[in-house]
Amino acid sequence: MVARNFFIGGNWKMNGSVAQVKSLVEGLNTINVPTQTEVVVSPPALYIDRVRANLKKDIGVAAQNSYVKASGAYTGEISPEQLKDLGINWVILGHSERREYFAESDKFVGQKTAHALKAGVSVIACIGEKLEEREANITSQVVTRQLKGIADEINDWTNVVVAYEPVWAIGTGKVATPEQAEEVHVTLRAWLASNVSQKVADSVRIIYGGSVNAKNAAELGKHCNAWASHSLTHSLISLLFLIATKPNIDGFLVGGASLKATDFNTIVQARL
Ligand SMILES: O=C(CO)COP(=O)(O)O
Repeated sequence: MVARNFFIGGNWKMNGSVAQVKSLVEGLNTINVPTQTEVVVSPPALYIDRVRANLKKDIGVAAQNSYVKASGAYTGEISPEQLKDLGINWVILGHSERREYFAESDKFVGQKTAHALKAGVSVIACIGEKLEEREANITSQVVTRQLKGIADEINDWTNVVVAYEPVWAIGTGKVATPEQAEEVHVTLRAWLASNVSQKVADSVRIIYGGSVNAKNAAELGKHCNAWASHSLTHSLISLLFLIATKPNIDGFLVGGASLKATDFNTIVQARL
């Protein structure tokens, strides 16, 4: 079994101003990144250069999107080659907001993933079902179809982190139960084992996103010792603690809670 380092991503989405970004970066610079945990934040493209220039180097920086060409007449797009030029080594691709509002298909997400990897940019590849798909019991079909869109375009998964983000859990406060998340992660690993390789299934990190917040993480800190002595009722045990201890969940992709350095730090420290 391959040991997989924990991964915590902060997706700032289309939030922030010059002043807010400055203060967030100052806060992030006080974070102690635990060994065996990788931390990457993803500012809007406009601020990415100043974030990379001012952020401590043990926190990575990701773009929120990139295109399938290196350069040319593609107004409004940015290329992974340009990201590399700025020292940006990560990109989030296939986020449900891009799939939904910008009509990005599984194939296009796969092509963008392939191009980013070719340019040397690592990819946080997002997949996840909508509420109506979960209710129709087609979660597995949806997430494996989205994963196949990526698998069809790439050969090497070394620099890919898969983010399972159920759309119904994003920004809604409705976090998936650890069991719901774990079940999907197990499905994804099984699909990778059958359709890519056992090695990739064992080594690729699969993180969870959707209403992960510091409140859960704070409870985690409070109760983890009591957990060890088994003296705690189940309801008191932090959701995040449970998620963090599920064997197939290798970290989190955090939206709203990544905009406050103190909250984000609590989540970064969540793994016991
Ligand atoms: O979409 C997300 C991260 O990419 C999750 O967002 P929230 O944490 O705000 O639910």
